[in-house]
Amino acid sequence: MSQNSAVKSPSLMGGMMIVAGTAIGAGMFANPTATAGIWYTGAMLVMLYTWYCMCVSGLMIMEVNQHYPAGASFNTLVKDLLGPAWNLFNGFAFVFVVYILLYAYIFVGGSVLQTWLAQAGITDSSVMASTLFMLVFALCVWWSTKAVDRLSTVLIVGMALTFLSTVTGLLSHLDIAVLLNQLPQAVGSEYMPYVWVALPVCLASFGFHMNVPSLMAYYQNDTQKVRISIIGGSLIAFAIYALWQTAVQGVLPRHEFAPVIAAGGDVAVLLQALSAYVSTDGLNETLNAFAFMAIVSSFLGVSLGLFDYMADLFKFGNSATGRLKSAAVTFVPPYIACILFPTGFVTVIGYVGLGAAIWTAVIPALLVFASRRRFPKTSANNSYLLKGGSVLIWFVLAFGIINILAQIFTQLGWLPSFHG
Ligand SMILES: N[C@@H](Cc1ccccc1)C(=O)O
Repeated sequence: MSQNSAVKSPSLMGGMMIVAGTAIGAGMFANPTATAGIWYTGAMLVMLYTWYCMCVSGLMIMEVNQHYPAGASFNTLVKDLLGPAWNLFNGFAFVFVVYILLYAYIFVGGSVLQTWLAQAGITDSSVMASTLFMLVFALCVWWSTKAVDRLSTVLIVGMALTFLSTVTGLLSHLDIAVLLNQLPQAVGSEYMPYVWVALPVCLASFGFHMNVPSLMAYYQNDTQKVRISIIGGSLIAFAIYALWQTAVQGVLPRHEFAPVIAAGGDVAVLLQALSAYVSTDGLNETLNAFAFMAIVSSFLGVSLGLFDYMADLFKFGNSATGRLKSAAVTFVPPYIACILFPTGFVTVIGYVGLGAAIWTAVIPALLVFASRRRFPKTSANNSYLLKGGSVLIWFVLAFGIINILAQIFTQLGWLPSFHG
C-alpha cells in the first residue's frame, strides 16, 4: 500500500499549480486599481504583508488538518474544534465569498467577451455576453470534473504564454517617474490614508485556502509536500502580482486611474486606459486574452468547489438531473445578481476580502489555538508544528480583523478613498 502510494504520489508541481491557479484570478485585476491610492511602493508592502499572513494561515489549516484522516473537510475541522455555531458561520462566509466571486467572474468575463462580440459585429449587449459566458462555462462544470481539468490545463498554458508576452510588452514602456509617481501632477500626493481600501482587495487576491484540505487528501497527509505546495504556490502568485503591478503602475500614471475608479474598477476600462499608453494593438489583444483565461480558470476552480459543496449540502446526487440541480443553485443566484446589479468590480472584490478574511485568517488562527490545546505536542500524528508560537497566531488574527474592519469602515464612508 505504502509502496503503491509512493509510486503514485502526485508531483509537487501539481500542488503548487493548484494553489497558484486558485489564487490568481479576479483579485489580480482589482489590485492595481485598489492600490492606486497607496501607489507602487505601498502596494508592494501591502502585498508582502498579505502574502505572508495568507501563506501562514494556509499552513495553520494544514497543521490542524494533520490530526484528522486525509480527506477531512474544512467543515469537519471547524465543527470538531470550534463547534456547530462557528461551523455555520464558516459555511455562510464560504458560500458568500464564492457567490460574490462568481458574480465578479461573470461580470468581468462577460465584459471582455462583450468587447470581442462587438468587434466581430455579433452583438453589443452586455447581458448577452454575460449570459453566454455563464452558460458555456457552467456547462463544463455540469458536464464533468474531467472536462474542467482538461480545460484548466489548456488555460494555464495559454495564460503563461499571454502573460509573458503582455508583461514584457508593458515593461518595455515602463517609466520610472510613473512608477514612483514623480510626474508634475503628483505634487503633494498623499498615500497612507488609502491603505485601508487596498487591504481587503489584496487579501482576496491571495485566497486559496479551500484547497488546503484537498491537498492534504491529495498527498495523503504528507505535511512536507503540502507545505511546499502552499509556500511555492503562493510565492508564484506573489511573483506574478509583483510583475503585473510593476507593468501596470509603471505605464499608467496614478492620476489616469480616475476613469477606471469611476467605472468601479471595471477590467475592460482598465485595459482600455492602458491601451492608450501602449502603441501596439497586438499587446491589447494578448492582454484581453490573458484576462479572459485567468477569469475562466478561476471561474471553473471556484465553481467546482461550490458545486460539490451544494451537492453535498442538499444531497443532490451525481445523476444528470442531480448535477443540473447543483449547477442551478451554484450559478443562477450570482448570474441573476450580475444581470440586475452590475456594480463596481473593485467594491465587489473588497467584499470577497471581507468574507474571505473570516475563513482564511480568523478561523485558521482560532483553529490552531484550539488544536494545540486538544492535541498536545506529544501526540504521534503531530509531525508538523508551525513555528512562531502564539505571537504568530495573534499576528494572523489581527490581520484578519484589520481587513474586516477596513472593508466595513470603507463602505460606511468612514475611511478616505482615492478617486484619482
Ligand atoms: N484569489 C482568488 C479569489 C479567492 C478568494 C478567496 C478564496 C479563494 C479564492 C482570485 O483572486 O480570484
